[in-house]
Amino acid sequence: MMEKHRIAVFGAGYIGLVTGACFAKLGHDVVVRDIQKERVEILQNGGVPIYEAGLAELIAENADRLRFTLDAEEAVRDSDVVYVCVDTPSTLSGDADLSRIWQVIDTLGEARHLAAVVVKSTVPVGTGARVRAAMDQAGLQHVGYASNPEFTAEGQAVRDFLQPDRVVIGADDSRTAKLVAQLHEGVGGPVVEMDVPSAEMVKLAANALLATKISFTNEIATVCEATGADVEQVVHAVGLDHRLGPHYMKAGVGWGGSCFPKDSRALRAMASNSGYSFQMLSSVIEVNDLQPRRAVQRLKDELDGTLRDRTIALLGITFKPGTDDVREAPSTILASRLLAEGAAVRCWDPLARPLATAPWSSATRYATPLEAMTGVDAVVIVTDWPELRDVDWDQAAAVMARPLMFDGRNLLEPQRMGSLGFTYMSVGRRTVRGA
Ligand SMILES: NC(=O)c1ccc[n+]([C@@H]2O[C@H](COP(=O)([O-])OP(=O)(O)OC[C@H]3O[C@@H](n4cnc5c(N)ncnc54)[C@H](O)[C@@H]3O)[C@@H](O)[C@H]2O)c1
Ligand SMILES: O=c1ccn([C@@H]2O[C@H](COP(=O)(O)OP(=O)(O)O[C@H]3O[C@H](CO)[C@@H](O)[C@H](O)[C@H]3O)[C@@H](O)[C@H]2O)c(=O)[nH]1
Repeated sequence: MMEKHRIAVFGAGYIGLVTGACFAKLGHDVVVRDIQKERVEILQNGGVPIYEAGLAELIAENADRLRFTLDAEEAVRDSDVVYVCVDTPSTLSGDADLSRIWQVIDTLGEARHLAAVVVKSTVPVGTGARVRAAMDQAGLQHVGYASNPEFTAEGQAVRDFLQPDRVVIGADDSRTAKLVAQLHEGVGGPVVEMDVPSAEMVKLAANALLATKISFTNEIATVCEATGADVEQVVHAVGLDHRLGPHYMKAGVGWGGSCFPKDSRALRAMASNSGYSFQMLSSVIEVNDLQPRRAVQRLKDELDGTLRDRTIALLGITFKPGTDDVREAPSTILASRLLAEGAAVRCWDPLARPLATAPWSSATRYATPLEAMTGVDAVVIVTDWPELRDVDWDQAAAVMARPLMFDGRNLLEPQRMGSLGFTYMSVGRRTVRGA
């Protein structure tokens, strides 16, 4: 029979809420603690402050085993396991900012009754050892420590949590490893146990390799553009090699989000701090920085060498479809660059939360793609929202001042767009010029 635990989850963000709701679904009693009053109040009143597919339903269905609080002491007092799911953003040096992790460790106080503290946040290798030492010093020697990195992708996080490719558990002692494995009873996917530093490294290595695959594809796309090959045809056939696979080889205006950018910087910084220059990762990051800039340059070339007083519509703000998250989205670089070149920027997105900060404070947002495109000099597909396939592109060509498109996700079919009169540019494919 499944052993039920009382889990305190610290952090009610994308990861903490999914973790808390999924553990409640698995039968554990969960309290989620956050420091943001407004966020906790929304949750206490039955709302969900972020969008994640299936999350609101999961929280509602498991409400009797899931509560929310601002009170750290209360959360720890009533629990036997603490899960740390706080944010670990980039500092100005590119290192991961661990201040929130330390805030949580500090709030543990004298919680000797705890069986384990588990860090799910993405952290540099060596963090666990430092936390362990701090816990020992605080008299928590008998409380276990584990690293249990998270591999869910936004938009499908609930599914990924419940049916993961693997559950990685890094622990220094078998009792703690066994406990964390027990918490996951009912979750599909293999449990892989290892030491704490290796578990921390798995997370950083996996994200770096995924980002590398995308940047590699984007490099191939640039060479395709220069030589007349078509990256979509190339990648399709390359991906049929079972040793390579088709995943994370979609060319585009670059990878963004809350993880790849900050985690690749953190891994590079971590290597640099030990005196090693991770040159390949630096190139992966640089290629990604160039992608949206190249798109702006290609638009500029097409618009007679200037973007001044041109109006450009950006379709998609979020870093990928299926999420409301705009953290480090390529759209932000595109909008900023276009504004800097003197263009007026309009935008559309079905899910992105309203943004009051730059560059979005200077961009007018429209309710539909067609409204956003009316009267513009060019349109850019930034996020591959599926509904963009169903836009009436014939009508769009008619309402735009010039039917010029940069498809930054290779979402549409070049010949068709050409036949509708568009000058259609995309990533790693030939430009088609409509009549
Ligand atoms: N977002 C993802 O898809 C994803 C996937 C895998 C791993 N991760 C990692 O998980 C961690 C969390 O990411 P996220 O996207 O959920 O971040 P987030 O910013 O959405 O959520 C973090 C939450 O922690 C809260 N918080 C900060 N300090 C706190 C404290 N002392 N006590 C309680 N709550 C506190 C914040 O208020 C915020 O609500 C990061 O390390 C991230 O790298 C994220
Ligand atoms: O072939 C591809 C695949 C993705 N992307 C872009 O890459 C970014 C990240 O996409 P995705 O991996 O789907 O989103 P995340 O939610 O950021 O998930 C990543 O980051 C998480 C946080 O660490 C990890 O847990 C996940 O395993 C990892 O996929 C987005 O901008 C995508 O548009 C591409 O350009 N081409």
